[in-house]
Formats: sequence, C-alpha cells, structure tokens
Amino acid sequence: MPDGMVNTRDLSDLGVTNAARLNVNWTEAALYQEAVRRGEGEVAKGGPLVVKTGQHTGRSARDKFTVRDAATEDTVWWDFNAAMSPEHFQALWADMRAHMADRELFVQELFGGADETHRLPVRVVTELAWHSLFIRHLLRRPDAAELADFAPEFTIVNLPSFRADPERHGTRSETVIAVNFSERLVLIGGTSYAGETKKSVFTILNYLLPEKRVMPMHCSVNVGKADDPAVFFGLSGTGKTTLSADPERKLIGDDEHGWSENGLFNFEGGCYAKMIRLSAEAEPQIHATTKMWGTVLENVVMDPVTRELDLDDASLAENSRGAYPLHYIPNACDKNVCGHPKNIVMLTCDAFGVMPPIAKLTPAQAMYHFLSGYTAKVAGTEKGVTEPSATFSTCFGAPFMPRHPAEYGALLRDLIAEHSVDCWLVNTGWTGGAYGVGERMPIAATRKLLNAALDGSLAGAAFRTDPVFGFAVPVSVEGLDDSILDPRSTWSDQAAFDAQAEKLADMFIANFEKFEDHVAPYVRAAAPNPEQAKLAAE
Ligand SMILES: Nc1ncnc2c1ncn2[C@@H]1O[C@H](COP(=O)(O)OP(=O)(O)O)[C@@H](O)[C@H]1O
Ligand SMILES: C=C(OP(=O)(O)O)C(=O)O
Ligand SMILES: [Mn+2]
Repeated sequence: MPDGMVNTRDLSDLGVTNAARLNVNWTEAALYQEAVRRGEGEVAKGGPLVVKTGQHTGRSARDKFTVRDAATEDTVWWDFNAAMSPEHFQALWADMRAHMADRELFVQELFGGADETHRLPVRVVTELAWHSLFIRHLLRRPDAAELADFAPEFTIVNLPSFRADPERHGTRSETVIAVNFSERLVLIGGTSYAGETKKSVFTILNYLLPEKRVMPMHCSVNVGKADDPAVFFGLSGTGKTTLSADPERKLIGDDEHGWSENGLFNFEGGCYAKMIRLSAEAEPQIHATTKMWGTVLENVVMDPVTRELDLDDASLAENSRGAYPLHYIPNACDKNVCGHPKNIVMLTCDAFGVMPPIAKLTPAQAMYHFLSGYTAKVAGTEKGVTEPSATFSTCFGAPFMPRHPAEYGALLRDLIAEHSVDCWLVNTGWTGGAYGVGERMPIAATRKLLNAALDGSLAGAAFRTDPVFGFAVPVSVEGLDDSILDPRSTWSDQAAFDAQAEKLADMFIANFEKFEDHVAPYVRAAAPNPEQAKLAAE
C-alpha cells in the first residue's frame, strides 16, 4: 500500500472498526466453500450454489430511498424517487454500524463499468458469503495491478439480518435501500434478494454518468458478425437477458450498459437470468449455466437427494434467478465493450396483446416510447406482483433512474441522431388475445423478427402504418406466418381488440401528461391516437 493512501482493506474510513473479521476480496472458490460451510446454500448437481432468500424474492421498490440534501435537491427527480432526510440516514447508518459489531463481514472491491475512462470503483460489504460471491460474479473483478491501487468511490453495505425501524429511520417497513450520493454510500437492510445490490450500482452510475454525457441504459447488448451492435431496452421480464444470448451474436451484457464517446460498454461482468420455466430448447446457453460450477441459483427448487433442479417449480418464487459470470455464455465478448449501436430495440411485454410483434420507429416515436417505458409487469420481480398488469416505467427503468427522464431522453435523442441508429419496438408479450386468452409470443418468432431487423433484411419488406400507434409494421416476413404480424387478425373478437387498443392508447396519453412540458412538439406528436381505434370499430 503506497504511503499516504487510505487503507481501504479495512473499513476504518467508514468508521467501522468493530467487525469481528473482514474477509476481503475472497475468490469464488473460497466464498463458495464458506457459503456451504455456513449452511447459506446447498450444492446442486454439476456445482451451482442454490440459495433461498425467504420473504423477499424480488426487489422492494417501495422501500428504496434517496437522501435529499443540497447536492441532490436539484439533480434528483423527486416526483418519482422517494426522499430520506440526512438525519434519518445518519440514524440508520449508526444503527447499521452497531449491527456490524462483532460480525464477520465480506468485502469485495470491484468495478462498475467496462470502459476504463468511465468505470466506478465500488466496495461491497456483505453479511452473507453468497452475496459476496454473487456480486463478484455480477460486477467486474480488478486485476492484481488494479487491486493494488484500488480506491473505492462508493460503498454498498448489505445486511439482510438488519431490521429498519420506520420510527427511527423514516422507512416504510423493516426493509430499506437507502442511497446517499453525498456520502457515496448505499445501505441495504432487511432483504436478501441479491438483485438489490446490483441494481444499486446501476442507480449510482445512472446518477453519475449523465454529467459526463454518458448515457446509462437499462438494456442488454450484443454484436453480430457484421460488427453491428444492438441495444435491447426493456423492463424486467421483457426479454433483455433471453434475447441477448444468441449463438449468432457476441454477448456484451444482459442488463446495464453505458453509451459513451467510445461506444457501448457493460457496467457488469456477469448475468442475472430468470430461471422459472427456463427451456433448454429455447434458451440453450442460459440453460447450460444451471449445470455449471459456481452459478448462484436464487430460489430455484432442488431435490435434496438427487440434487436435480426443478426449474418449473415456482413454490419458492416466480422470480427465481441464476447469477453467473459472462464467460459462462459461450460467445460472450471478453472485454464487454463494443462500438456505437446500429440498432436500438425497445422491448415490451404487452399483456393486452395489442402491440405488433415488431414495428419500425421514427426517432420521434423512439423518444416517445423511451419516455413512456410501457410494458406489463410480469410476475414476481417486484415483491407482491403476482400477475401481469400494464405498467409505464420511464426510460424502461424508473426505479433505477435518479434524474429527470428528460435528461436521459435528451442524451439518447442526440446519440441516436449522431450515429443514425435505427429504432424498433418489439412485443415479446401476448398474441392471439390478451393475457388469459391469448398466449406468449413464441421466442422463436421474436428471434426471427429480430434477426431480420438487425441484419437489414426487414428494411426491404412492405410496411403498413399502424392506425392507432402510427408506427410502421411489416406486412410479411419470410419464414413466418404473416398473421402474427397483425395483432388484430390474431384475435377471435376484433371489436374486443379495438376496444383494448383504444384503452391502451388512452393509458399512454394519460401517462405522458407529465412529460408534455419537457419534450419538443414533434415528440408529443408521436403519441398514439385512440380515435383511430374507435373508427376501426365502427
Ligand atoms: N417471445 C419472447 N421473447 C423473450 N422472452 C420470452 C418470450 N416468450 C417468453 N419469454 C420468457 O420471458 C422471460 C424474459 O425474461 P428476461 O429475458 O430475464 O427479461 P429481462 O432480462 O428483460 O428482465 C424469460 O423467462 C423468457 O423465457
Ligand atoms: C434484476 C432485475 O432486473 P431484470 O429483471 O431487468 O433482469 C430486477 O429488476 O430485479
Ligand atoms: Mn435480465
């Protein structure tokens, strides 16, 4: 350690001096062994580590708070982000520090961001060995030289056994995720769903990067043989992870990326895939990770004797997950950076069965849909959500976006224009009727349409203009039953379709009211037109 540098190997800079023991930068093997030894997890056939998170099997979005102080007063969008007072945060932190006394803790020093000019050194302190393994999989491990000089710029402390007190800490419940940008500290308590830690890093970068004119995005990225990066925006469950794993395209990352002057870069070094009803046929690369040593399987059901997994069993969670390093996917790119995108795909899982499986968006429509962030929230990723329902989550990631959506929107608009990116909307949701009547779009059909869009062949197809949404929809695509392209024709009751389309268009318009004053008229003009659905019905 060079003279004059703070010793970050202990936590004294945080005022934490009473922990029983700090296990710093333990490797995967050591953490795995310790998690098993402590009974935190069990070993499945082939070597994954199977863990249970108890009550919280998804993010607790309503228990997340941002400290409101001079630094964040004018930079955070308080209409959406819940505020915590600095006093409550200090009380929380004092109680958490007391909770750390005499405990054995794990510390990982990692990077968020594959782009060396924009990466963030983060220190993650956890109570659980498996949480340390999880975040070591998910973030980016420094090499020996980088570790020697490692100076964390943010610290995340995750103590699942800590219980927040609404009276003392100003929380809503015993669960808390408190982000303090001034103190460069995130405190997590009362939940052991591992996704909270990775999404906290995402939240931090989403706050810091726009100041450097780097666009942070809730998206996956892959690159085809023609060196043609594609971005897949989407809320939870819309298909970022599923569709980015493609044997024909190199995987850059499945969930969080930045777009800088240098191109696209993953924030992470691992993936976090949904496991429920995962099919070996439809998703072979992801399925294979469930048989690999060290994959962390969260709330996946396992036979205690044979150690075989049952991916169809949702008794522990609908939102069961697998966390693994990117290189567990055979064609992942090792640097996790690539050039500027050629295509941007906005994924939506439309439970109403109204959106076409693919549509070409004008730049104005892309902006409108980016700000709207429409999908159906599919079971389980957020606690308490058990069936799909329509959701608008701006920037396709409102829970992780501290700033005003217009800031992200303006950055994206400029980058799309500068690099002449083609934009698409893809519905991975329902076809043949709404949820309950129709069925989920076959993954093979979505992939076929995506490939046609990304390889340029779709550009030559005939398009119609969707009367309600105004975007261009292909009429026919080789190797695909044309009827799937026109959602109205897939419904047995077309009047019901028109009524549903009108309802959805009305929801878009009501949701967009809050952005009316923040966007140019040409973006407002990209709104759907519910009157057209009425006309169709007559
Ligand atoms: N047409 C489709 N496209 C993408 N995913 C689909 C489709 N049909 C069903 N699915 C399922 O939906 C889920 C998509 O989840 P995932 O890719 O993890 O989303 P995200 O990464 O955006 O949260 C997976 O369980 C996948 O098997
Ligand atoms: C991990 C999550 O992200 P996603 O579902 O988008 O993969 C989450 O929302 O908790
Ligand atoms: Mn995902």
